Amino acid sequence: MMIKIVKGDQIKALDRLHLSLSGQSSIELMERAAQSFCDWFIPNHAQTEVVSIWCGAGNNGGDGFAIARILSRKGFTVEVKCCFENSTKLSDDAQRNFERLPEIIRVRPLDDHVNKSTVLIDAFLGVGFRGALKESAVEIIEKMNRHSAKKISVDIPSGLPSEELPSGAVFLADVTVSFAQPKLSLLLPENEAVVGELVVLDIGVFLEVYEGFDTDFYYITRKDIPEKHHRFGRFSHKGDFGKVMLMGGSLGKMGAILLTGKSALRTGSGLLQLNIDKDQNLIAQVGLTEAMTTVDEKPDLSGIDALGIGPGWGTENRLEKLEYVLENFSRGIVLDADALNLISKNEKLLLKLPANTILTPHLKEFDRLVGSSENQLERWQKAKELAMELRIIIVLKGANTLINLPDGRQLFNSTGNHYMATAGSGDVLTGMITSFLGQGYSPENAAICGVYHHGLAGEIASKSKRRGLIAGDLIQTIPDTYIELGIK
Ligand SMILES: NC(=O)C1=CN([C@@H]2O[C@H](COP(=O)(O)OP(=O)(O)OC[C@H]3O[C@@H](n4cnc5c(N)ncnc54)[C@H](O)[C@@H]3O)[C@@H](O)[C@H]2O)[C@H](O)CC1
Ligand SMILES: [K+]
Repeated sequence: MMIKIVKGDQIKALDRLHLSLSGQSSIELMERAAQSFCDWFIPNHAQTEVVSIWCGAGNNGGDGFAIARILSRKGFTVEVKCCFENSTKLSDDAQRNFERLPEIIRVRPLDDHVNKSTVLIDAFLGVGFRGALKESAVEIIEKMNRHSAKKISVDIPSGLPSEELPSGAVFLADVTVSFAQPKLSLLLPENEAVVGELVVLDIGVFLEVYEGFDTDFYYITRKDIPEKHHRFGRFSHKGDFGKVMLMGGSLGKMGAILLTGKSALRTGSGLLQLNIDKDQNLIAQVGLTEAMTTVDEKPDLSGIDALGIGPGWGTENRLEKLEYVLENFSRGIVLDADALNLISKNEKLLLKLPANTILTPHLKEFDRLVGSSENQLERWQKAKELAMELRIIIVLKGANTLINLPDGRQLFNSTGNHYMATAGSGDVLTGMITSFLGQGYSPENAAICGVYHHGLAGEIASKSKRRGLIAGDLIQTIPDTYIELGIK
């Protein structure tokens, strides 16, 4: 069961349902949220830091008071800034956590100045923010933004609506730590400068409670992955791991298809055939010893379990071959890069795509396919409609890659980071998804596992490589993703 991305105004109802099912009280849920925040915060910050927590009058502020108490008890120097008038009535749970603040914490009223801090925590407005910001709230947000401290938002940056772009003043976070599920607006690339790095923390909300909420947006997390993997046994042989054919590469771009090929092998493919241009055969054979090569214009597709087409292929003189493949193979196809560019130039090919074909465009390739969009929300909508209309899977690549399924569901990935924005990263993904298809995974599961493991490989590899990460590092790290998830 996958986490759904419910709307900001549904979260109260979601909480209520969780509380009635779990028997937990609302203050316990708030404590769990605050504790999760601190469990993330403490290992990432030294106890010498001075933390200033700006708290509103609602439950977002309540989280802030609870965080203040926990951090103070852990040895941090904490100051609380009240972002409300003395006469304001706090929400019940905020009031209780306000009263539980230890005496050592300095509590500053609205009109008081704040001491210099090294970390500023924004617990002013959460998902309860509605309509246009009051003038006093604009002032508070601007004051917070002027601080030179590292800025961390609790649940959502103050002033940012849950599903859209900000319409006025908004807190500019370096990191946003969101509870239970990312709010949709946190996933919009247009909000990157507002949200900063995104961290989503499990606060123990029962997965069952999401069932009753109507949304097509889902969030893929670690819990979802192991059950999607096939188990292989003692008597499995290389045929069981699938025979994959990859078509791509051209003069000067053989690296792309070699990356895809290596990636498929590291993902677990048993047999790999590269279908390449005759004059590039030597490069392919030397570049990837484990692969067989063929150079036919109309290759023998019998016995092939999955086909990946496009990396480094070029679009010159490829149309006939792509048509041939689409007409003669329907077991499992991934189309990437130049295969997508060919379709953009020859739209009638769209109608020839076998059901469940997987397309892996990045934003520019997607725009070339369907025309440009005003913003990301419009692009997500177009991707959903196209996937439903053609009964295909569209993997829209980017930070939080979005998998659009033929039934209208849209799944956001939770792994990966900006270090993966490097040449050949997409070629690696194509190899991974094609490999899973070849191993007999359903197209949906192949896309999910491919995207999740690809991002996880990026996370693991970037721990030591940072901005020096290259696509080959991702490939080398694929086996570590299985170890990390405990998959044999
Ligand atoms: N399951 C969870 O995710 C949990 C989340 N928690 C936290 O609770 C907040 C939501 O709390 P809520 O009380 O509903 O609302 P807020 O605190 O976000 O906001 C209310 C606060 O904001 C003021 N306000 C509203 N609109 C405006 C405006 N236009 N201008 C100025 N001020 C405005 C309003 O007056 C109130 O004072 C969620 O984000 C999480 O942080 C729970 O702790 C646990 C479960
Ligand atoms: K906030």
